[in-house]
Amino acid sequence: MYIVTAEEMYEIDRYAIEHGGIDGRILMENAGRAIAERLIKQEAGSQAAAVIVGSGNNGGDGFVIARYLLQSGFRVKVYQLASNQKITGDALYHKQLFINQQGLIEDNVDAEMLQDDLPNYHFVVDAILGIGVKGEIRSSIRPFIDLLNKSDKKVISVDIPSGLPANEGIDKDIAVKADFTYVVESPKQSLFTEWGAPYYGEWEVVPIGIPEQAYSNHSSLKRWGKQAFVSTFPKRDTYSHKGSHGKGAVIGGQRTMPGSVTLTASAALKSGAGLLTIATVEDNIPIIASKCTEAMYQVLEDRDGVITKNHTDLFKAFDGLAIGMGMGRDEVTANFSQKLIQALDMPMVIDADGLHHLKPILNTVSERNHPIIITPHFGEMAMLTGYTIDEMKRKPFSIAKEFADQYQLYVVLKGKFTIITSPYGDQIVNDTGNAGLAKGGTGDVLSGILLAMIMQNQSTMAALGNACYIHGLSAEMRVKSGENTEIDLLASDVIDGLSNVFRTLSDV
Ligand SMILES: NC(=O)C1=CN([C@@H]2O[C@H](COP(=O)(O)OP(=O)(O)OC[C@H]3O[C@@H](n4cnc5c(N)ncnc54)[C@H](OP(=O)(O)O)[C@@H]3O)[C@@H](O)[C@H]2O)[C@@H](O)CC1
Ligand SMILES: Nc1ncnc2c1ncn2[C@@H]1O[C@H](COP(=O)(O)OP(=O)(O)O)[C@@H](O)[C@H]1O
Ligand SMILES: [K+]
Repeated sequence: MYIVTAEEMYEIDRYAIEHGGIDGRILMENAGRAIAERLIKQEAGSQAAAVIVGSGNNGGDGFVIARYLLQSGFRVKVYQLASNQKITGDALYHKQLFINQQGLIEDNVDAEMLQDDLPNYHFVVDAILGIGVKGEIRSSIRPFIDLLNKSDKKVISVDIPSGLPANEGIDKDIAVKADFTYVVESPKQSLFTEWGAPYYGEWEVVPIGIPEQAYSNHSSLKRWGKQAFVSTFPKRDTYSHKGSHGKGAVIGGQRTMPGSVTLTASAALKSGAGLLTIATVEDNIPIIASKCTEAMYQVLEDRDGVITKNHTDLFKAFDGLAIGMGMGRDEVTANFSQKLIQALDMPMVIDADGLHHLKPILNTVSERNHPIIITPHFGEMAMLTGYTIDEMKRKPFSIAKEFADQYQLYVVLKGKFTIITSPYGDQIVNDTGNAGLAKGGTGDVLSGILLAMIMQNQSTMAALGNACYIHGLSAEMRVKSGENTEIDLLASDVIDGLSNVFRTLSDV
């Protein structure tokens, strides 16, 4: 499923109209009818709806919805916030169809009048502003948004909660806090940002008949999901052997942090890696071996538990590396990881302390045959880029893209919405997961899953999308099944949950 900016959505609409020959009125009809059909089911038992429309095409969708609600027996009134002259084009066409069916419209409504009327309705359809919103919300509209947010009526937004920008990087002003949003055709970027998502409430995308090829030149951002996993994740070959599924090494774990590499290695094995070696300091090995019996070990030289100088040749024969978890930030350790990263051109996942080691040598890693995948959370990404966390959160898509392009890396920017970016500019969002994952060690688990996935036979972007997808899904399924709550979920539970994830996904 593609995720778009407002400009991309307009381009896609234009393509569908110009190349697909679909009239704009039909797109509006499709949008409104699809939403109304769902509303009629969702709100069965309600009798009365207020549809609040603005002067643009979002309001046009509102007129279509009102017509279908009327036809199926709802008592409906349209509250038109603009004057009659302001309703033009496709919206006027659909307004007329509603009038032709004896639909009731109140025009030039003021907020007090709407406030008095609201108790007469079971729910409210918000078709005030769509993706055409620009700048500060005008004073003529603000009281209506305020009113809806204060009212106890269920508010269902059309396409986007009115007032909310579609794109990242725009400061939001006032916006409707919807209970439910029917997103028209494609989710907009703001749905996958921490600042925008809460306004949407629950949501569903309604297709309006835009041909797939309209997207090919106009969006490089996709939401990853079950369908993407099932179509890209390779089946295990009956005649495979352990070497067929990747020989990986996890490098990290100073003496005070044996847990992180254990989690990474266990997660990699549980996600299908064929062979796994943990490279760590000697003191950690008995502790780790009691938890992860399937791994092999490579002793790293240490001084007082801190990883020191080691031969990079030790890691030449692996198919993939995960570096940095629990590794510590001592200078001598950093020198070792830097040499390792520079000497070995092989697929590698760099996480946690490894990101701090990487920063000074970023300029030296762009010309490689194999991918480097970095997995920062927002704090680590701020450290790498120099942006503040607030700036990062405001426009995570473009900052991730800029960084991936500049240093020719794959970036897995972790959070509630994890954004995966390739050095070529394509992006994936993963939104599986829950707040149970907000706990130490879950990032180490993700690194292990990522390592296993990049060693299987799939494209790098599919590998990264699949890893993030199953990591979050495991957390969701553990909570849904009652095995855990979001409070007691541990990183190790996420690893255990992978069995159920693979079982469920292989049944699809
Ligand atoms: N395109 C298509 O084919 C399809 C599009 N579809 C639908 O169209 C929607 C996009 O429609 P759109 O482009 O008409 O914009 P829309 O969001 O209704 O707003 C424009 C109005 O808002 C006003 N306004 C702007 N900023 C403001 C502010 N700060 N404060 C106050 N007012 C402000 C602005 O006023 P004006 O500047 O004209 O005075 C203008 O009147 C899209 O979200 C989807 O629902 C579907 O039907 C499927 C097919
Ligand atoms: N509220 C949340 N909802 C969904 N996923 C989350 C949430 N909080 C954290 N995560 C996920 O959990 C992981 C945390 O990683 P990280 O912060 O590196 O943890 P650690 O370094 O402690 O192992 C990431 O994959 C992130 O996407
Ligand atoms: K709206």
